[in-house]
Amino acid sequence: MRESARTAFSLALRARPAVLAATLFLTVVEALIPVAAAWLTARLVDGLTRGESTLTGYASALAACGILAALLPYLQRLAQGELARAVARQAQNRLFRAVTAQPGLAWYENPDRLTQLRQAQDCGQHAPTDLLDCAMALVRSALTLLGFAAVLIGIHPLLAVLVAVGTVPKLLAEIRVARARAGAVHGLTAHQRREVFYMMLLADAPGAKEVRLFGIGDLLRRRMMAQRHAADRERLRLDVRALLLNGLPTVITAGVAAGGLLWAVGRVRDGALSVGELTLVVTAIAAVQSTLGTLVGAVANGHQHLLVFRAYTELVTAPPVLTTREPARPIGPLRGAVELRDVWFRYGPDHPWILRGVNLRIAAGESLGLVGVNGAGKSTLIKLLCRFYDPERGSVRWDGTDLRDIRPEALRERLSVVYQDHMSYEMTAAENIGLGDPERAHDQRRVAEAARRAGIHDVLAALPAGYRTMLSRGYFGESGKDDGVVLSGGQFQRLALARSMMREDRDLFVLDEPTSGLDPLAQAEVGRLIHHHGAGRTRVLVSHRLSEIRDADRIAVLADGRIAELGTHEHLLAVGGHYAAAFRSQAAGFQLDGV
Ligand SMILES: Nc1ncnc2c1ncn2[C@@H]1O[C@H](COP(=O)(O)OP(=O)(O)OP(=O)(O)O)[C@@H](O)[C@H]1O
Repeated sequence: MRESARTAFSLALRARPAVLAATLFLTVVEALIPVAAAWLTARLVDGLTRGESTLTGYASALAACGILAALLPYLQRLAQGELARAVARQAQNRLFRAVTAQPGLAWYENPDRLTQLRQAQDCGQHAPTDLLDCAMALVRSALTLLGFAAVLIGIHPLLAVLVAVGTVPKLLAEIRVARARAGAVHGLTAHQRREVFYMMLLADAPGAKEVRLFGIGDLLRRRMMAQRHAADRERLRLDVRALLLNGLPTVITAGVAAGGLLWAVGRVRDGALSVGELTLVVTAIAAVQSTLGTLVGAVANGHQHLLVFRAYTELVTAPPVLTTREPARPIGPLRGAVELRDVWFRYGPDHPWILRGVNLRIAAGESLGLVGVNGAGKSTLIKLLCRFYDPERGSVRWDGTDLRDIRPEALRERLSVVYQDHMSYEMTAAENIGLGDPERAHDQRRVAEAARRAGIHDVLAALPAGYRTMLSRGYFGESGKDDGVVLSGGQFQRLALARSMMREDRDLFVLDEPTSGLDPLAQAEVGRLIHHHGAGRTRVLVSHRLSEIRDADRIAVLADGRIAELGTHEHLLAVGGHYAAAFRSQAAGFQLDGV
């Protein structure tokens, strides 16, 4: 809790200190106005009943209080709005800096953490300012309370004590409600995440085809609404609980107010209080009670915001899931080999082993073909080469250095990879390629050269705005017009290839199914490009098309979590194992077609 409070207030302090100071000042003024107004009213009423003629000063001061009270909300809205926006910006920036600083992928494979992230996104936007509002409300209430408590003590100290004690049950009830609400946020956010998942399927273009073809729109909508209903039921349960917990304390508070009023009326009748003092008592009891109510609400809300904000604090202060042993070792150009030594890997303690003692040496300058049936673990092995995960046993080594001793960012600087599930960014064509090397993305000649190598230059040059064309129908391009274009699957694949070509000077070039979506001619063309472009460079090529693999210096077959076969195409054919069977089966298919 203390850590959450520190994080929240430091965000608010750093965002806009001047605006924060102005907000504090306005809060103090706002707190003192009601006390001043009540005191001036009592003086005015008593002056009028005594028939005094010099009351203009009190009346003018009262009018000034009124004007100030009317203007204050606007001034406060201006200051608080600006402060809230600045704090939300800073909170979002810090949160996503923390998220992108996580070097591994396991971080994303934890539903609780993803729910926490969603919760942190939500509460990061408003919790710091809400907390600040609570703190301001506390200051305001405390000041107003002190003023009116002094009035009540002046009339009868017991009256002040009674009014204050009458509020204690309400404070306790509100804190219990706040705890219950904070405790429910994680569950509610989990429902929301699932609801948003269904919502996106229904609202976004990528899901539109299958949703319509399979006629699953109603099914998905019902599931979306079920999540909504579940969340709303929980909210209703919390509201009912709040009502039940607050019922009796509210009656006690109202009883104390009624008692105080009756007592004051009796004192006026006895001549112990003036009419002006009666108005002061009535105003003071009502004000003390409502201010105590605000104070209680501020304490309870602050407590709730702090509990909810814990998700944000935990995320921004969380250590990386993937750690590098210190002191980290530098990584140089690949001279010897990248090596997997007895690598065992699974995605979690409850998951099956994917790699069971893989030994593989990829020598510098060598091209290695990696094959295996679906699910054999080829992409997993590549993820280990990129150090998105660490092996559970064994090691991956770069020129003999364990990757656990090398900072992931430094390692990735030396890699160029086309993933099987590559991205298509809803940005311009030039940006889609330039992202491969952001520092050189402005170099349009380099971007065009990368596109040329991937065989996509002519397509991009012919787009309505050439390389500046937005590759999306969901956003306007630079022209501000709806002239975006969606490329075909194969064209997007070439674009991913072009992106990797921006990193041509890297040491290790990895291609995971880079031509799966291409037509046969394009496959052959891209295959040639890869061979030509990568000649002499260390390459790993994963493909189910063995004709693409056969020219590799060596071919490794992954089966049952191990390297089952390793050698040249000719050697593996001679061995007559998995590779030979798969190759003959593919070749037979072509022969049957008479090709
Ligand atoms: N993030 C993950 N969490 C849990 N299991 C995973 C994860 N990613 C992959 N797997 C599992 O690991 C196994 C190997 O997957 P991988 O993607 O490495 O296979 P592959 O050889 O590349 O397959 P394909 O030829 O179909 O691309 C599969 O059984 C898959 O279900």
